[in-house]
Amino acid sequence: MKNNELKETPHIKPNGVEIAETILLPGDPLRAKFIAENFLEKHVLFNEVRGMLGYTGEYKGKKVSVMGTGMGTPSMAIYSWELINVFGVKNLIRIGSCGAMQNEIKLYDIILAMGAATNSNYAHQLNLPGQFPITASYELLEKAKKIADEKNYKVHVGNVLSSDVFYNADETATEKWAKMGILAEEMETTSLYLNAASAGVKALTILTVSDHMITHEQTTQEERQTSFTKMMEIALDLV
Ligand SMILES: O=P(O)(O)O[C@H]1O[C@H](CO)[C@@H](O)[C@H]1O
Ligand SMILES: O=c1cc[nH]c(=O)[nH]1
Repeated sequence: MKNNELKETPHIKPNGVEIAETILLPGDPLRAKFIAENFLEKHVLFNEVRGMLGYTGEYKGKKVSVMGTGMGTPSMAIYSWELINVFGVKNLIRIGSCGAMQNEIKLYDIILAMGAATNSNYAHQLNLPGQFPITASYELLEKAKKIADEKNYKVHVGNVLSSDVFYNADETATEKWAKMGILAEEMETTSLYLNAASAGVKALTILTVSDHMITHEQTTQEERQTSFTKMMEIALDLV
């Protein structure tokens, strides 16, 4: 029986199309469409509820899915929870954009998120008797670094800020996180890594720098949708 036969959730309705054990998760559903159309053979649409496009296809003969997650901790929390706990997904690889916080990190650079600092309260519902480190699967992280090295793609490996706030009223926040060595800011890794840890599955966030929080340089919306192909290649080679 296929892993999702007769299954659906309020947010994912695959109509019998299989969801692979490994899934790539961009925030933007149009980035998911771009990946399916440009990298996956035999791709089939498995979700369009709320326009959150999801596809399953093959990459170098291996089955893989790709689906948008929307923006922010709660949206990623919903999609990753359902993918893991209802559809049996085992490897979740976020491919997102981010704002760099260090001068030596440039537009289009790639970051592998070893761990995430957060201002989110998402872990609260787990009722743990202390703090929990929000970290990547070491296995996926190590493999991604190796793939990047083999391709001669320079990557930064370190901690990111997974923030619930894009437009922050506290103008001192970036400087404080940067001082702690945070490489960049994004908005989904907290719930992704915590949901994966809770279920004993693997997750990794790979990011491309879309803008710079110190120099204020920016890429365009179109570039964010279609030109971050190096991180897509690294993620696909993890399959
Ligand atoms: O490009 P995506 O994957 O959406 O990631 C980043 O971009 C969005 C903000 O513009 C947030 O979701 C942030 O995490
Ligand atoms: O969360 C994000 C994503 C891109 N750029 C930012 O500054 N923040």
